[in-house]
Amino acid sequence: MTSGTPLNLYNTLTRTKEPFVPLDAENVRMYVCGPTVYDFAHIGNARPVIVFDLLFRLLRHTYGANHVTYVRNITDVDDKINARAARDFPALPLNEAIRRVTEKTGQQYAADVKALGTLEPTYQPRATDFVLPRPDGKPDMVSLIERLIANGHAYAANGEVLFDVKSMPDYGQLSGRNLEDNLAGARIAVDAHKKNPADFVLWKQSSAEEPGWESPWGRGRPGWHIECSAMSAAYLGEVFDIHGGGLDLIFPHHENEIAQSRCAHGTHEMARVWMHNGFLQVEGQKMSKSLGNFVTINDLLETGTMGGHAWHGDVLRLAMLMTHYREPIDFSVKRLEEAETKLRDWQRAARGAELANDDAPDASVIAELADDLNFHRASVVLDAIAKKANRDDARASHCLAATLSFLGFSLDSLLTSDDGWEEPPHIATAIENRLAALNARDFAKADTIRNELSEQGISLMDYKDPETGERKTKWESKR
Ligand SMILES: Nc1ncnc2c1ncn2[C@@H]1O[C@H](COP(=O)(O)OP(=O)(O)OP(=O)(O)O)[C@@H](O)[C@H]1O
Ligand SMILES: [Zn+2]
Repeated sequence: MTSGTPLNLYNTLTRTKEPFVPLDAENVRMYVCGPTVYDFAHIGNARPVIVFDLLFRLLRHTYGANHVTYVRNITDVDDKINARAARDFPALPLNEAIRRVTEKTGQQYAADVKALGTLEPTYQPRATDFVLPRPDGKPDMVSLIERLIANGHAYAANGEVLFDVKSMPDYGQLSGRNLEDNLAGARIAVDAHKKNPADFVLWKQSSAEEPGWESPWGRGRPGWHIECSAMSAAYLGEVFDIHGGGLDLIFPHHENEIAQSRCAHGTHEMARVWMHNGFLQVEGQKMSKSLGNFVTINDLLETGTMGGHAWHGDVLRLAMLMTHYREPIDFSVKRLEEAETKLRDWQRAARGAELANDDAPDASVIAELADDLNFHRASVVLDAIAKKANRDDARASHCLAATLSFLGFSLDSLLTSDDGWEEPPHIATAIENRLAALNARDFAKADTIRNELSEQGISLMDYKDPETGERKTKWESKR
């Protein structure tokens, strides 16, 4: 069942790269914090989606496709959503307006991430389905909060329920912040009802105009962190293997998830391995909605916002993976162009291979990815396989196709005219003319044609057809 390549993953909690040992190899469990659905996702938001999709694929390869459970939630209750609903649908009752915003944004998100070559997670729960106790008895936010109060880890004050950080002696392990650091930055005056300025909200009151649920603490709505504690427990249990998200989530979101889950369940850990992707940046700054320096996934897929034309989702995927997931990325047109050239070369080299469902990806590529998702080194291996394939090695071509497909790339997205590319007819004609010249032993003419193409960035490779012995020529664009 397992492929045998041991995985090593960097764990934010221990700040080291460690061998990955699942709690249960029959069911490897991963949770990744998903989007808040109030607006188009930007390409910074696409980074964790792509990075953890690659990890999902690697886990499925290693432990078997039916032995991995991947949960990515959808945050559909948030004050940013309320504000957007009121702005976009002022004539509708708020609840109806919110439903419109989250439905539309959720559908857009699903379409965007599909275009990036990602597999659907096993479950994509919505926060609003986990606020109140459920008929199926799965963990929910209100029950978790009640348990935290009963255990002495939370208290009600001023219509809110707050987590009591002092009740957890090792609070702050993930981010390395101790309570004193947090206290120093807090604004005491605003938070007079808190026992401790670092205490965070589990539940807050809703006004008549705000979305709310009837709870033991009156009509209100949950804080952000508690939703992930509820949904991860609902699908993955009290302790699971991997929890992921972007760097910005380490504090306070993940720190607080850990506090809630551990204190509610009485466990000494929530997830074994905590993984965080680096930021996608624009001129050295994190791409973010609040800074206004963002480009949406949809802009890139469908408009000429960057570079004057639309880009295939495969190109965005490769552009994202070319840099190690923990490093920052400066996103640029140049990066997209490099990714496009590279992927097109791989697709050309893999052309013609016919894949069966169980075709295995290349073992060396897997080994590189198993080392904390080292995609860069995996891509060097792919280049070498492509080179072999270009020497008319059908096995290499087949292996390349199987590996590209495992990595989530289509095999022909850049080779069809629909996708904005087709073999320029003049190349085919030039190659024909050159072969004719060679067969007529007119080597001067053949060389002239080769040089002309070379000036256009096209290099030629001659080979003998293994069956007929006939002279043939392949080409590739030079990097
Ligand atoms: N610039 C970025 N680079 C990498 N990951 C990011 C970036 N911005 C957000 N993320 C990640 O995207 C995921 C979805 O986050 P969320 O929907 O909360 O984004 P957001 O908070 O709306 O974005 P923003 O920071 O622009 O307001 C999270 O895992 C977050 O860490
Ligand atoms: Zn979360």
